[in-house]
Amino acid sequence: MKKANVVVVGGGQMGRALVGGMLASGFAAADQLTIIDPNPECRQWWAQQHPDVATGEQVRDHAAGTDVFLLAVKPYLVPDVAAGIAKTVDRPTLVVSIAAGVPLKTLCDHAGHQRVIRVMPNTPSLVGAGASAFCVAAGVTDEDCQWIRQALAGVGTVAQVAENQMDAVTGLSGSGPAYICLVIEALADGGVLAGLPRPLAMTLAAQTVLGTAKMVMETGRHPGELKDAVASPGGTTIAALKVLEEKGLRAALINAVETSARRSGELG
Ligand SMILES: NC(=O)C1=CN([C@@H]2O[C@H](COP(=O)(O)OP(=O)(O)OC[C@H]3O[C@@H](n4cnc5c(N)ncnc54)[C@H](OP(=O)(O)O)[C@@H]3O)[C@@H](O)[C@H]2O)C=CC1
Ligand SMILES: O=C(O)[C@@H]1CCC=N1
Repeated sequence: MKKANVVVVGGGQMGRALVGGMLASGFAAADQLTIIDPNPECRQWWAQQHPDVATGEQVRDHAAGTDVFLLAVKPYLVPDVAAGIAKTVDRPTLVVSIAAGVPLKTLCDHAGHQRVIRVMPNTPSLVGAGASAFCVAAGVTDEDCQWIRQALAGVGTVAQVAENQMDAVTGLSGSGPAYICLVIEALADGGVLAGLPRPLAMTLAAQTVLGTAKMVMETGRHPGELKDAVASPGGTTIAALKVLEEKGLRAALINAVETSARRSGELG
């Protein structure tokens, strides 16, 4: 299914990140993609940013010849959208949902078949640095599995997981970019407070996060060990680390992931 025609239902934040990443990676060409979104401003955004990608208001007008329906609407809309597709197509066409919390069973019940994949991607997919996990229903073929792997591998890392791990994935990597943006923003604020101009502070903050993540992944060394290597005895870093421990940074992040995961379960 290398040259699959994909209808993306929902052209908002995550649709933009995934499609932008798929186009940039060369996994999909513009003429294989159609964005369905009833919001005229959203369609205008697509027309301006990706003029070669077709857009439309209704799935039923663009369903013919579709190999994959990629559902990127808010979770509460997913059952209706899946049911609408089931009414429009007369064969079990692959349905991929990226909605937080919506279980495979709900998706299959509304799609009317079991050729369904549930994915949790994240926004850095836009720049080829996403982190995605997926799980599959019983009707998914090896070819479907290979297709989703290649699609997601083109925009970052990908792992197949058991469905009962999807809420945890959502709490960690799905929501994670927001936590890290908060960290970058706060680090830059600290730099400004200490006297740096804002643009330089932002660059130093973002590059420090990027470089540290790269170092963790490329060296394979434990983050604790890499942290120790920064902290000189009696120096600046250990003084700052004491503040972060006193303020509960670790517990705050652990609780954030747990809370997001729990919320994902509630959405379903
Ligand atoms: N944002 C993220 O980081 C991530 C999001 N997700 C999941 O992706 C999904 C989309 O989230 P996100 O992109 O942030 O949301 P957005 O609100 O940015 O995008 C959803 C888009 O769908 C449109 N829409 C509403 N109804 C329909 C319909 N019937 N058919 C087609 N399009 C419709 C919305 O229009 P309007 O604005 O007018 O309602 C909007 O443009 C969610 O299920 C979320 O859980 C998963 C991983 C990460
Ligand atoms: O906030 C949300 O519900 C979505 C799912 C993961 C990231 N954003």
